[in-house]
Amino acid sequence: MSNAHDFSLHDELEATRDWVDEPADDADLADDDLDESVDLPSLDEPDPEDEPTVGAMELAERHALRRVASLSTELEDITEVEYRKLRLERVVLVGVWTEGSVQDAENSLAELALLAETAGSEVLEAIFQRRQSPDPATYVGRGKVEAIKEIVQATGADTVICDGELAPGQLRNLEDRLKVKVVDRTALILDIFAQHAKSREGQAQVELAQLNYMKQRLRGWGGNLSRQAGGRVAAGAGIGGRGPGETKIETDRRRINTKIAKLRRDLKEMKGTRDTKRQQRERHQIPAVVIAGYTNAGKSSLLNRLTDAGVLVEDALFATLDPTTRRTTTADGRVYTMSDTVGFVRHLPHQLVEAFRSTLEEVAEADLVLHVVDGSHPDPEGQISAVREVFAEIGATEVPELIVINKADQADPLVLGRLQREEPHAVVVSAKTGEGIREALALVESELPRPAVEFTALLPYERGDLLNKLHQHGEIDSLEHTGEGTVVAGRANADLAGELAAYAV
Ligand SMILES: Nc1nc2c(ncn2[C@@H]2O[C@H](COP(=O)(O)OP(=O)(O)OP(=O)(O)O)[C@@H](O)[C@H]2O)c(=O)[nH]1
Ligand SMILES: [Mg+2]
Repeated sequence: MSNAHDFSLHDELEATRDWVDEPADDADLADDDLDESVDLPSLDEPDPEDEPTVGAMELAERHALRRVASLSTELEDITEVEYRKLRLERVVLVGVWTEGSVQDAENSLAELALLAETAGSEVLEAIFQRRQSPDPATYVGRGKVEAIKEIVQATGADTVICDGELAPGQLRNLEDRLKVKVVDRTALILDIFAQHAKSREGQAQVELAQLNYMKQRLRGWGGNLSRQAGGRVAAGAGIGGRGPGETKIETDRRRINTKIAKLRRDLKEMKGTRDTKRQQRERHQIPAVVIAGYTNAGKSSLLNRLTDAGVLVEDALFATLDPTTRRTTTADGRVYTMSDTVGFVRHLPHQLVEAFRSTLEEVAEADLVLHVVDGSHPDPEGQISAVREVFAEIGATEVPELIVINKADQADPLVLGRLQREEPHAVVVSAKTGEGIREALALVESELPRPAVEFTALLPYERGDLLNKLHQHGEIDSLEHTGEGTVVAGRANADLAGELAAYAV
């Protein structure tokens, strides 16, 4: 994990520690009506990029990418979008610390900083305020808005990112007062997902989540249209489809709803294809192992180690958004699959859990979850519980779980020991050095479901195909070549046992 944040959390902490709770008398703010006209980001069809490409090519491409202002909720004019794109790069982070220790608050902001960097921003400052709860009108206390404005001006920041999900009114009030763009954690994560999604399905899922997020945050247009080219539009002379008395916001909402409906249909179709593939696997009763865990824990690295898969590994959050499934075999030749999944994060926006539900369902249907945790992270336990929260949300709590404590090479041995005590069913590995990988594989193999039916059969030599299947999908306890054929005993799944029945002895 990159620790190269050049902002000084500690200094800021000192500077902000004396901020105290303020009374939340905000009626005047809530009624603030500085609405502006809303333009949607382009709703054009995404260029359907069929299959995800992995490996070096993709890495190179990604590094060449600049961020796009896919979340612009108010500007459509291309020059304005370009402007915004540039401006999202110098940011001030703002958090409200309501519970837990100072360390927790710092970790949360450090993570927000990583997220912001992942999105392509440069973090200038990170500050947080101690409060009982966020201010309903301005998130931080109202008195602190001025202080933040000073920091924004002093640092030359163009964007403020708040560490939480802000109500539409809070966003608007803050923007109006700070005079710079304000983004919340949810929008930031959605934006990162949008930058990283590769497959058609991944892109559609993210777009759906973005539209749902935006739908709640459309700004009705009031008098203040001077910044927009759309003064004409406001006067009702704009691009067609606007009936008398219909406001822009209604048209936008309608466009969003149409688009959402279409995305839902498309996604259903795509899910159908994936279900068919999964059913094929199920019919052959191929055990499925899923690698899940907090973002940047080393899931893709582990999949590479365990299966030589060649999946994109990057020191960035959410490098993987499209699940990669690999077929692999146990030491004794049994076939099973191992899949990578999208990383989890604390307060994963609900829209995203919803959007990725079909992808995450794979976790719920797995035979075994390898829950990877970064042993070198300052708060691995926090990551474990954040991931388990998502497991609960997607109904995956029943799936057997093996904790894989990764990055042993750079973790504190004391922390590794503590984690092993807290999580008895765990294995310590380093996907980087290969340490512990053999033990992890052995554990995985021992945890794979065993075929249900015991059998003993005498297979004639011309049924080499059946013997082959047994090697791949069954478990062979004994095998003896005799004059009449091969005598095998072991276990097989119901299908295969059915085929063997004719030769049972
Ligand atoms: N030192 C060390 N670094 C590791 C280890 N495993 C992974 N990393 C690094 O951690 C970073 C993240 O690894 P990934 O495998 O992409 O992590 P991930 O969990 O798939 O991340 P997302 O897909 O972004 O959620 C990369 O820079 C890896 O090189 C390890 O065992 N030791
Ligand atoms: Mg990954």
